[in-house]
Amino acid sequence: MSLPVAVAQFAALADKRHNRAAITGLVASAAAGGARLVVLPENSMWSHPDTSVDPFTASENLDGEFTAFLADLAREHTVWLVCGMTERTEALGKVHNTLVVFDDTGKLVTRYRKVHLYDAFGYHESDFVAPGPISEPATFELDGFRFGILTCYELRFPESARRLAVAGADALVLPAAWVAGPMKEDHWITLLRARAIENTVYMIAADQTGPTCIGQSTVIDPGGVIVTGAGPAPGRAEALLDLDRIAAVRETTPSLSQRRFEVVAR
Ligand SMILES: O=C(O)CNC(=O)[C@H](CS)NC(=O)CCC(=O)C(=O)O
Repeated sequence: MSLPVAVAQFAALADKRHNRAAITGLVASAAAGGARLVVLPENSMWSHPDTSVDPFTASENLDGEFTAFLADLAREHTVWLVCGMTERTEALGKVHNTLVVFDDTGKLVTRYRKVHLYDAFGYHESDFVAPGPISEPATFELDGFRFGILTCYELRFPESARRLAVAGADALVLPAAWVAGPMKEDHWITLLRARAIENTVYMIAADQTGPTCIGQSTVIDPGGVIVTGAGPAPGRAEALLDLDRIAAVRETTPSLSQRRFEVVAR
């Protein structure tokens, strides 16, 4: 069984209308190209290259304008969407860095709030983002494939990916805003391939583009083969996921079923 997916990339700004227009164009073209699932970057609703609006003011609830927009888009193009947004929390001044998943009827299937925040490389995401709770592995099912959900910096936490693979994921979706810098493209592709190979899963990673981020949205297959890449500029790339490919890789590389240790929360 096979499933056509697309990764789509652009640079989100503080101007929400700009971001929605970019998303509309990318989803329309991906759907016209036959994609069943379109993965968009982390923080696609709003991003903060300038400090004129603070994240809490920009944030929206899960029944807000942005999710209504995504629901309409999914329904209009009969396509599943995974997208990152800035979600309001109860705690005044703090937001969640949240991924939402819509099915092709516009129903919110699930959401995932980033657990590991990007307090690294001089960034302090936890200054304005509250981490999500440690809960059941975040997954959703589409056309016989089980997808696990991770956000950006969480690519650096192999136990997060492993936990999703153990929960039955065939593929991991990873919306990101991977900040540009020395070695960052190498970290991105190396870690994506490592997570794919060690867990024998597809990695479906959509990243924001420059100047802040690197683009390079990518699909890696369960054997570590780079199936497609979107390069540095705004745009998209498609790939066909194949359950037989996963089974074939797991036949020759049974590391997932041979493991001797469990992943536990700390
Ligand atoms: O702040 C921005 O404008 C864009 N960045 C983001 O939205 C997020 C949270 S700050 N970025 C990451 O998690 C980068 C991870 C990363 O780059 C790594 O792990 O190396």
